[in-house]
Amino acid sequence: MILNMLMLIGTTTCVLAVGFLLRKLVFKRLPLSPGPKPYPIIGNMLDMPKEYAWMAFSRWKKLHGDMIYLTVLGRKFLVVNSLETAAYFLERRSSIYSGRMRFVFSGELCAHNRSLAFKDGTSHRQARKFAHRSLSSTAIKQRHGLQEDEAHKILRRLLDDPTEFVRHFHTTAQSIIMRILYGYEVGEHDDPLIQAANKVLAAFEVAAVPGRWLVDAVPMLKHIPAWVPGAGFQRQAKIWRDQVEEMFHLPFNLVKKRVAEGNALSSMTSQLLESKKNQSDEESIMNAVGSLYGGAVDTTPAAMSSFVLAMTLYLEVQRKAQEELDRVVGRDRLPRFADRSNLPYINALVKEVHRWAPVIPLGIPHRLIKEDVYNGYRIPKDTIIILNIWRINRDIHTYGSDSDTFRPERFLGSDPAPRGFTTANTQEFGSTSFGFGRRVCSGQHVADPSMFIVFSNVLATMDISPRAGANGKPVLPEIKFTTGVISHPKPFQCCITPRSALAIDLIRDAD
Ligand code: HEM
Repeated sequence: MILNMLMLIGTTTCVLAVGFLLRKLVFKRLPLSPGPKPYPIIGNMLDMPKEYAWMAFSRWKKLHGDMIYLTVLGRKFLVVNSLETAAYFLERRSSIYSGRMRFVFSGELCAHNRSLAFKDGTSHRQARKFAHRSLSSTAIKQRHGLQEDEAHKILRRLLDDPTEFVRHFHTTAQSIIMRILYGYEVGEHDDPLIQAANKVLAAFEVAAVPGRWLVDAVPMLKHIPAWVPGAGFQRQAKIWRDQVEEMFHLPFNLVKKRVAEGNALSSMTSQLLESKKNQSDEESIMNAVGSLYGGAVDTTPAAMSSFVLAMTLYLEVQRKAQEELDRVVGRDRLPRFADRSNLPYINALVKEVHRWAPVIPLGIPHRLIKEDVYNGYRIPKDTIIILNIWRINRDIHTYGSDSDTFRPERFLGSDPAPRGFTTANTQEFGSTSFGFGRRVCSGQHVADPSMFIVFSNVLATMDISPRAGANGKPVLPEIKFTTGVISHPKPFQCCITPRSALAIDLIRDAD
């Protein structure tokens, strides 16, 4: 009996081992997907675009197709240029395509891995659960009042100082997110919490530059003590780590104190603290909430600036949007969220801003945590997946041959874009600008309503137009965006003026 059992176990182990080896062998023989030819050791380092990589990857699509494989110094990358493939990886196979890259310097040494955008596995799931509880499409409705309030404030700022519209969009995004996360009302100038947070974000831009920190390539170096000559990176990391700690702790401790005193305004932090099951949840709540500030403050303003750019260039779109607002809302009050379902053109305009000017054109890279095969190509474990959102949003098969044009009408009528292959997220927002799958943007239901309420209030009360040149003719701004993870329109000039005396009264009364 025992002998039979042993034989059975032995045979099963052998069969499994042979199966495993065969699979490995077959896997190794499968081709990698096409891409530029790599050099020995450095791989495609010289091919990697230094800027506007989304455009280069789009050009490469003609040569190599929807999946482009690259290596740089042993690191493996797969650029995805089609919605269908992206959705397959990030939605259907999200359990293995949702890892993140390891960032030793910014993540581990500077403490940015407190943020949910850096986390993997259980701690990522828990942080997302916290975020979902307060920022889901249903939960966020509780915060619509404060978003309307902030939209009114920006009207007053635009009225007083229209040329500074980009700065006003940043102030609005900061105010909305601080009120949602901490119930904290930001001061008009030099707010200490905003200053602390902005210091961290500015440092992050440097800390996270790929290839800048040797310790990212040689992780062992992270154990070198700061006093060792040549370990200047450790001293820099300590300064930045202290700032990150301050950014997470300061507002959190403020709310904790107010909750204990019974005078906290309702916020994500206060709600989570009040419902926490045990003490150990506190650190997780602080990390989950703190990471959302960084996700919010530069993204939504970029989308809002793109809106102003589009309105300056496409005056006919602006006219139609204002006509809808005048007809549905009237000119004697400001638009509210309650009007949203009756404003199809404004909703289409919001979608078109997401599509036309994706704020994160290459998304945030994902890491494949287990080898995979797709369409006959092998994809090795730890390949970094780069989603070319910009290209997918301009696909003529999905959006029609005029996909470079800003045209909200594509989202109206009986056959609204996106056509052909769609996902739940592309249907809700019109494009893939918030990413998808397990790592879809945690703040999408904060950003999208903020955009709706700001765009509709601005259009109801202001005209946006090109500035006049020396000869009196309108000077159209160029359609140019910054390169980098978050892409903003490059600085441009336009005129933002009140539509009428009544509009000025409405703005002054509302604020
Ligand atoms: C127009 C505005 C915004 C756009 C276009 C945008 C877009 C994105 C994209 C493309 C990703 C990457 C998704 C992926 O990895 O597949 C992302 C992730 C993320 N976003 Fe946003 N975002 C916006 C606003 C916000 C706001 C307002 C918040 C916070 C309230 C936020 C918080 C986050 C966080 C925490 C992540 C990381 C999610 C994770 O790793 O699980 N975002 N966003």
